[in-house]
Amino acid sequence: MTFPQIKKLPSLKFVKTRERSSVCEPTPSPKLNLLFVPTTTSASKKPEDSHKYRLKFQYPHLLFCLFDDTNTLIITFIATPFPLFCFLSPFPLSTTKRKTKKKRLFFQTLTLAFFKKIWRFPLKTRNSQGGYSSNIQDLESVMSQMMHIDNIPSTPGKFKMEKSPYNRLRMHFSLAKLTFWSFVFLGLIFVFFYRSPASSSPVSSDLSRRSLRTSSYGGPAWEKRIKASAKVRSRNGISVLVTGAAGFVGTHVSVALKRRGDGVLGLDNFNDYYDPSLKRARQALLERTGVYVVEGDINDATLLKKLFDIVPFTHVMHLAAQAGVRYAMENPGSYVHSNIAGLVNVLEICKSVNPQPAIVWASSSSVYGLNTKVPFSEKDRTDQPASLYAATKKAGEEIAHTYNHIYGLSLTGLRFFTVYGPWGRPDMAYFFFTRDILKGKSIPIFEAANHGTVARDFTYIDDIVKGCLAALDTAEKSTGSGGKKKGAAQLRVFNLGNTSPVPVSDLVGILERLLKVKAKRLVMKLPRNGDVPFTHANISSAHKELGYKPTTDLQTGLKKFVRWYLNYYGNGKKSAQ
Ligand SMILES: O=C(O)[C@H]1O[C@H](OP(=O)(O)OP(=O)(O)OC[C@H]2O[C@@H](n3ccc(=O)[nH]c3=O)[C@H](O)[C@@H]2O)[C@H](O)[C@@H](O)[C@H]1O
Repeated sequence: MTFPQIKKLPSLKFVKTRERSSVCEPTPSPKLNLLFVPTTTSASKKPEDSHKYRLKFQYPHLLFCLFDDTNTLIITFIATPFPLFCFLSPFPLSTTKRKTKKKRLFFQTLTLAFFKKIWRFPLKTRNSQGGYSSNIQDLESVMSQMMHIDNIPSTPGKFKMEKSPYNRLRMHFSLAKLTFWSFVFLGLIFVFFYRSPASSSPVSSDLSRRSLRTSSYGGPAWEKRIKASAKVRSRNGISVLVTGAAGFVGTHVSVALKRRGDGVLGLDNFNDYYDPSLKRARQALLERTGVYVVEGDINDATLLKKLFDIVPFTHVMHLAAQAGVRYAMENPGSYVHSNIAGLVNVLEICKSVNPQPAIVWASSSSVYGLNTKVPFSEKDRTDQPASLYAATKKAGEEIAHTYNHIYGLSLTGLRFFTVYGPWGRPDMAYFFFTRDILKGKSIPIFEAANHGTVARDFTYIDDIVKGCLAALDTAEKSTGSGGKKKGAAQLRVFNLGNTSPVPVSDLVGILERLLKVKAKRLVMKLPRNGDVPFTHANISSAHKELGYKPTTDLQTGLKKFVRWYLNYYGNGKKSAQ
């Protein structure tokens, strides 16, 4: 029997041994050796096969070997993805049945897909040049090579280990390593097959991609942290549950509340809509301020109920949401999941606890949609949303009305106008324009029909924070208890904008001056992606009821943002994703 394909392989080596014995020749190589013996049948048909073959296998981490007291190999199986599946599945490697082979091939394909999808730790292989490489192509090639081996009837043989204490030590070390990685691998298989969502709908797969997981929670230490974080430290202070606390607005609001002595507990699912490391950095900032952020999803009713069991929050600042206008075309399900289902879940809990908290939550300027009457007033029509994002925020406002009407929940919706500033969102134009200008990449600047200007009422984060705190401070108590309304409750909605729209091209001009880099402008027609040509807030209602008065113009605000950006990303050495 010859193994022409295998001989050519860069990562597998076949070594012919001289005699048909169960003992391998000692080798100075630290690699694990797998003895490969052709079956008697094939050996008798082809006499040259009566030799033994020693396969130097290049994935030692993934090889299982079991030895008896005399160091004789008694069981071996290869824990590379394909054979491991053969081992786990009822489809043995040596089968000759076509049907079984087909099934095994299916397992192999699945395994490869699995590796491509969730392989996280480095797979180190020694390549033909003797160097180390680590990539999935290597794995793929080895797996395809193993299909050739698969066609050869075989049984594992026995071999004796080299007796040198040095080699034995190295072998034990390798065994420990491979056992560890093999367990990790088995664990990953379990997670992949038993914990992944059953449905293959685009919505569920998108949600799993964004890892909307709920971490485990509970225990006295966990509860202690929550209580400490939510403890009110000032006279007349409030205790606030801030959802989306590791988000842009959530971080700033949580810090401001904590600094003035309120009790604050954060909740965030740390999804990967944008770079989660930025959210983790915000979390670290919050922890330094004394705000604990529970990792969990607003759709997790059990978790929310538990949080209210531990702390009877007087207020909820509900900022967790799927943001972004254009991304709604890419992942519509995430908007329904967070902005509608998530909101309803939060309100369900709030209505059922006793006492009910007052709720302030984030709506959006996008609800004005195709409205052309400027500046946008809360009394203007909001029934022409231009994006699914806007539609879910508008739906949120109607849902708020329902919970206020039926259960007596005190609800205040805040329509934020394109909020920007330090610790901002990398998906927003001012943020990625900064990154791309620094990188020398061109930036797309949208223009309206007939070369019309696209403008936004850009609002600085500190002004928004003041508006949020004022909304919390002026919120009246909810009136219901035990899930029943006891009287009319407050229901409000406010614009929080800057009242001075700025064309996007001007924003780019400011960034160019601050960064001292000329932008490569790529002016293009506003795509039909949910964007509206302009926004402009009328804030008279917020001014009257909340004392809201924005004080930061775009030039000043962007200056603070750029300073933060350069500091955070190391003067452009490390750049935003
Ligand atoms: O107020 C809101 O309710 C929303 O504000 C924000 O949406 P927007 O106002 O659309 O902000 P943002 O994406 O920064 O685009 C800014 C400008 O750049 C233009 N723009 C954008 C991208 C691009 O490539 N080119 C471009 O010209 C674009 O046409 C626009 O004119 C929040 O993301 C959203 O979550 C929501 O809170």
